[in-house]
Amino acid sequence: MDMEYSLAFDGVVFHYPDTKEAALRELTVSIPKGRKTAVLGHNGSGKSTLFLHAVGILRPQKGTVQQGGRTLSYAKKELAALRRSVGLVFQDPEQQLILSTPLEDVSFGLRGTGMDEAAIAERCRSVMELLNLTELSDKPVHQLSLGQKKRTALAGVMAMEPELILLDEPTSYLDPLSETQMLQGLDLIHEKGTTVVMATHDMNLAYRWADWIIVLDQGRCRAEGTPEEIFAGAEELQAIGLGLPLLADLWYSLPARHTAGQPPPRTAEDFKAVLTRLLNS
Ligand SMILES: Nc1ncnc2c1ncn2[C@@H]1O[C@H](COP(=O)(O)OP(=O)(O)OP(=O)(O)O)[C@@H](O)[C@H]1O
Repeated sequence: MDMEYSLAFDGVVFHYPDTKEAALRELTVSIPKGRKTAVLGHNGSGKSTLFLHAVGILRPQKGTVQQGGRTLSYAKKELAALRRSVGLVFQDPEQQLILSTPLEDVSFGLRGTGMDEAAIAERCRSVMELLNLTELSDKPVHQLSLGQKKRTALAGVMAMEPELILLDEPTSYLDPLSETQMLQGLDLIHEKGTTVVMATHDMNLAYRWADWIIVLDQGRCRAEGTPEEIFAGAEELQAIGLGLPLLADLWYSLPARHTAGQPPPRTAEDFKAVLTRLLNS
């Protein structure tokens, strides 16, 4: 089946000044449209550098980046249009939050779009409710916890309703409840048609959340495919310092007569259901 791509990197090389190795080394990889993609890779594998190229903050020294089938142009007007259709949520919310309260910050981007104040207020209200930020609307940003700041930064990007949203380690520093709320929020915008991409080290999260996985290693794409394809074997992932998700690891430790030919369950609930069936058979 032919897939439609939201972003396509072709032979992208990027070398930060005064560093020994290039951060992206002829990276060729595509982000499928309409999916939930996890970009997996250990520290320094190039995930953030990839995202910074996707919004034109960094520019390839060699190769091209395409968005919606068109090679990026770095002219001011076109970059502004790119950033309306591609939203990036930084790993560190301090890089993103500029105004003094969550409500001001979330409404800031919308003010530049010509939307009227009533529509802005309604959009902010619904996004902040979705991410459980309503009660924090007017609290000074510097008094928020890191997890609250991360949710505020996401709310600001979500409010702009981009076609593609890129999240760099969105769940780090979130407690389980906030993580669940954030993932539910992402699922909701995904259901409305947004392509969602998250960079993470968390194999368990990637396994249960994503329907497409990209594995980066030393600035190159090492593997891309469905979670079942990527996690079908441990060797390749172990070779680059990434293990298997817990559920896949447990699954492969069961006697092969029970698991043969079946991919590991994606959630603890599904795993429990399979175990219950096995124990009762
Ligand atoms: N501003 C910078 N200046 C110099 N080198 C940089 C800069 N930012 C990143 N690098 C280097 O580029 C490489 C890729 O870094 P990048 O931040 O893209 O990786 P990452 O996969 O996002 O890592 P992490 O999981 O730690 O966030 C690393 O070797 C890193 O040290």
